[in-house]
Amino acid sequence: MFRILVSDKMSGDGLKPLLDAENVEIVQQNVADVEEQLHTFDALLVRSATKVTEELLSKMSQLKIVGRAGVGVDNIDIEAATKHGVVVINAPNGNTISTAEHTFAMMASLVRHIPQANISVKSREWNRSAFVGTELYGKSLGIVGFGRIGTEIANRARAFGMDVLVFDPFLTKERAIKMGVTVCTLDELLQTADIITVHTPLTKETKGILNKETIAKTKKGIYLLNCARGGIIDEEGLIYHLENGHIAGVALDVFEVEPPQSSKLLDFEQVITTPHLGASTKEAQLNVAAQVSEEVLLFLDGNPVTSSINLPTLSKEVYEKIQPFHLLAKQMGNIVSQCMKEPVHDISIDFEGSVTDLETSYITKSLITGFLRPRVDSTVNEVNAGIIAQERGISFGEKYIPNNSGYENCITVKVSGDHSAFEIKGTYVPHYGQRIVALNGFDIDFYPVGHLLYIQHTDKPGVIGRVGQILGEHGLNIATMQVGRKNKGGEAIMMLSFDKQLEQASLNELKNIQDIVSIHTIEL
Ligand SMILES: NC(=O)c1ccc[n+]([C@@H]2O[C@H](COP(=O)([O-])OP(=O)(O)OC[C@H]3O[C@@H](n4cnc5c(N)ncnc54)[C@H](O)[C@@H]3O)[C@@H](O)[C@H]2O)c1
Ligand SMILES: O=C(O)CC[C@@H](O)C(=O)O
Repeated sequence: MFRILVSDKMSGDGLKPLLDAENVEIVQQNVADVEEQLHTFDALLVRSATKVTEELLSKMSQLKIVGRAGVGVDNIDIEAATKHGVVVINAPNGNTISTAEHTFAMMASLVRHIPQANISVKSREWNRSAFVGTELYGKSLGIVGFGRIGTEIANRARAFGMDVLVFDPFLTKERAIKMGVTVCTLDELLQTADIITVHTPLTKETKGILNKETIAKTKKGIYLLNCARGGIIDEEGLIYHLENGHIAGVALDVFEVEPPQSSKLLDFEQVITTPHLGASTKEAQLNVAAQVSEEVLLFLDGNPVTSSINLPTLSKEVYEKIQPFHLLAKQMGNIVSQCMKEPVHDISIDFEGSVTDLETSYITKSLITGFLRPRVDSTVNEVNAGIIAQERGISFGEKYIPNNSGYENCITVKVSGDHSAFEIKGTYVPHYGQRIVALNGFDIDFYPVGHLLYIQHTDKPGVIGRVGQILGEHGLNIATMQVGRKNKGGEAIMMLSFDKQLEQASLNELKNIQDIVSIHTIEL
């Protein structure tokens, strides 16, 4: 049974997949009201009100996934979630149309002074001359950030007969042409636009992208809108240019501090506002809650997620192709870790053959997870493996090499430690399974599961027999056995598998056999 905490208010219909699921218990309460139970939840669903901080994550020791019912994840400490091995997902498309429509409604209201006129009429005034507006038709609309919402705004603006200028450093020319918008630099947009609306995420680069200096470059009488994130337009800069009469009007759905109780912006007649309502429609709330609910359920049932912020996102179809290699890589990492009982500083992973057609970064993360598990603890997973490796001074990298192994696909892992190095090769054979096909240059072939014993020895008569004898005396049945050697009478290896874990007494006796160089038990 999975326990899911829904901390912010969400559409009941949207949560239906979770409410209907048999293996799930849902608690719809704010995090602050379930302080004692925080350690019992497997998943946390939030909108923008709940702040998912390092402190909260530390208290939620069972947490596996945070689902953000919306786009912006600035209320979630992604770095901390990643460190805690918690997957963060969002619902990127569900509220696009609602937010675009809200922005457009704000724009129309702004240039026609609708909120101010509404207050005036309700105050029993009839002051038509005070509210003379401006047409949108024929005006230049500058859009900063041309993603999902920016694109929808452009479609609507073109339908209103507006020229659309776009600034987005990540926008390709082909897409701009297809969308019928003019791509320009930020300066060109500032100097040409009659109305500017921002639709970027709040990042180091976009924080204050419109500020005292950049707003000064805009036309006198400019209209500015922010329905994205508070802070993208610097509020002090806005106040400065509202006071000096440069700005004709501002529409804000979002603020640097929400609610903006003490903001001076609220005192300006030319500033119209809404309380972060962009996504507040029945449709958007249904969409985003349903999207995260379905995704969280899939994840808890062991499926890949499609909109993760801190994991490579994979479709189910792609995941099914990757899954055998994901498992193979985890087993390989685990084997090396158990055989190399020393500090390790580098892990290099070579992919060859058909596996290179897949998203190998996911396979690499699985390998690092498998390697770290015996050294760290079970909290390491694909989300935090990279960070944990880095913290422990272990570098890792992957590359694709020509397919010379003789296998249709092959993964080779070379691990460098303080005193030695280890190399392992694995392959996946459909309908046959994962196989380890080489260890430290010895050709071998074994299935990486269960209780294994890896022995390095000298290739001499009687060694294998002695091993079998000691194991028999301890009542240990050898399930499978593989041997490998490079030269007659030289170094050799054995890989044995058992139905149960070996006890220390049998290992001690095996270690005493002359010509045995080393022994490692491996538990997979
Ligand atoms: N008011 C609301 O209720 C509400 C609702 C939904 C989304 N939002 C916010 O709207 C914003 C846009 O959402 P979206 O779904 O369109 O996101 P998106 O990721 O689809 O688009 C963001 C765009 O910004 C561009 N960008 C990034 N850095 C930039 C920079 N330095 N300069 C210019 N462009 C840059 C990206 O290339 C991308 O095209 C986000 O901040 C989101 O949180 C607000
Ligand atoms: O939850 C909300 O209503 C706000 C959502 C919005 O800001 C978002 O980024 O998706």
